[in-house]
Amino acid sequence: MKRVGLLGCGAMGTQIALAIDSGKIPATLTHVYDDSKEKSALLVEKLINKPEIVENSHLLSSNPVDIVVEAASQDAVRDASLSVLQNKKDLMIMSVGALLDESIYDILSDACKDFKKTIYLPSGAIAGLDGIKSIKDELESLSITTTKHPRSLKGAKFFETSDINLDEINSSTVIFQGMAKEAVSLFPANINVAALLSLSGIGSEKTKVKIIADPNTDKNTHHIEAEGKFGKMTFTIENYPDTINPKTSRLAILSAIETLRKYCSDDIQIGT
Ligand SMILES: NC(=O)C1=CN([C@@H]2O[C@H](COP(=O)(O)OP(=O)(O)OC[C@H]3O[C@@H](n4cnc5c(N)ncnc54)[C@H](OP(=O)(O)O)[C@@H]3O)[C@@H](O)[C@H]2O)C=CC1
Ligand SMILES: O=C([O-])CC(=O)C(=O)O
Repeated sequence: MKRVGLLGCGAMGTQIALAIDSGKIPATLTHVYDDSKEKSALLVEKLINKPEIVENSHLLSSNPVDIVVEAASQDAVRDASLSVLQNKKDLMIMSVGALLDESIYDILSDACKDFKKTIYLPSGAIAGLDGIKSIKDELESLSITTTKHPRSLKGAKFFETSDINLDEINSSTVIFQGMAKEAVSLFPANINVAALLSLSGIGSEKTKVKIIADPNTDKNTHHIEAEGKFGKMTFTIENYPDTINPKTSRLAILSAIETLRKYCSDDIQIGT
């Protein structure tokens, strides 16, 4: 049975832990860490099989786990990822935006090879990455338009320097248009999906991102368009937000659970 260390005990981390505890993921959750001691304690309280709460993120991978699952933040990825690989543990990353910094990507990619370990990036809140990966050499344009309720965009760094007041938006409003690289840095908890698309396709400086705040929607919608010599692909994913964290879609959590289940199972693997 695989042993899992969990970094981040928020909306996603809690659901992953519960999926392990219920047996849906055939694994043992042995260690957890969150910057918020309250959140880690609250999570452990919910579990029948109680993991140990460690004192810092590095202690997750210095313990005998097989994989560390990051469901915390881009800062957590920057801070803890390399030590996970150096400690010869696999790593699953949900805050994928951190990997659009080429120096971080290169260091982690080299570390995977040096320590013979793997980083898993679940498809998260989108679908279609199998197709994008397959046609990437023939891809000429790639874009994602994300529409969320203003409350799902609250707290993003973008608003520190913008005149836009989310509380005053009363109809569908484009609040950002640019490339994925800039988008994930200005909206670190909202648009990690643009990083997944970039890494699967033509890179973060060619992947276009539009973010729309719509007070009349109850969904987190991602519309993806890819065009090139292969033809054209469009995907629209209309996600219900998680009930605890409206920034995060239910699909992102289910995708994390499925990726970890696959990692922990000896099973037939379906899809690209
Ligand atoms: N790849 C994808 O498609 C998607 C990725 N995500 C990303 O997944 C991550 C988890 O999402 P979710 O669970 O909904 O987020 P939450 O905010 O609900 O939970 C994250 C938890 O991690 C804690 N945390 C943040 N930074 C650190 C750190 N450096 N070390 C330890 N703990 C930390 C937070 O504490 P505190 O609250 O005190 O900051 C919080 O308790 C987020 O980064 C989110 O943006 C989400 C949806 C889709
Ligand atoms: O969950 C979503 O819809 C997308 C999201 O927050 C992200 O990519 O960071």
